Amino acid sequence: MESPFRTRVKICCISSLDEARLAIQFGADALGLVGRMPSGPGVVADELAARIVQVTPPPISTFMLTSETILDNIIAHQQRVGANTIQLVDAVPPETYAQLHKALPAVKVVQVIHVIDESNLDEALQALQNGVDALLLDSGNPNLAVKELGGTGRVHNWLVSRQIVEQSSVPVFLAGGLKPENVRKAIDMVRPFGLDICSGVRTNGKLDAQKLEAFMSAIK
Ligand SMILES: O=C(O)c1ccccc1NCC(=O)[C@H](O)[C@H](O)COP(=O)(O)O
Repeated sequence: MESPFRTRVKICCISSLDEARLAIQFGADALGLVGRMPSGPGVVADELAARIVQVTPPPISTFMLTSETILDNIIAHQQRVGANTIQLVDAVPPETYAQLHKALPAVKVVQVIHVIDESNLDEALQALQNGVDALLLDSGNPNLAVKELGGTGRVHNWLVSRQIVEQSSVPVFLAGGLKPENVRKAIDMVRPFGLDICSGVRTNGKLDAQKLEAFMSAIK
């Protein structure tokens, strides 16, 4: 049976004011702004990210993606950009979520779990216990010499993601290789609260209105 609930959409790798406007026009619930990363195509300078945050109207959320893992550096990054949500793309010490909530009470914290195998279920449950506000399941590989922390265009094992969704007490976003052609199947298999997409709605690195429309239509 069709679900009566709307799946939320975060359009990631926003790299200009025009891309932000386009994503919002097509119904994005959230925009993703990628900070400095060890690898990946979607990085935007902090100054431009801050400008995009300033012009983003309510109720659209702004996610600042950070590869920082040290508390003071994460806070400094948030203060440069001003986003209302911090997306941690790498593993952080367990006490970090509580420390961030104390320092930045109005800011939500999302932990990315790079789904490689079933051990990631424990990692997700640990983040829940430590007080994270939401999870985002992606397809990077933080174990490589040059870490891959997102924007891979690859899908991962959705059966593991489904288990994480079933056991999570907070909203879970699904990311990694989503596109108009596979997103319906992803929703049916994983049943996430939200979706996150970067490369699947782009052509030659630019946000593509036709692909955005096809993606949004596929999830209705
Ligand atoms: O896009 C990047 O360069 C990037 C690098 C490191 C971490 C995150 C990055 N992108 C942001 C995202 O969270 C993507 O939306 C997510 O990884 C899904 O990407 P894709 O598989 O291309 O849809």
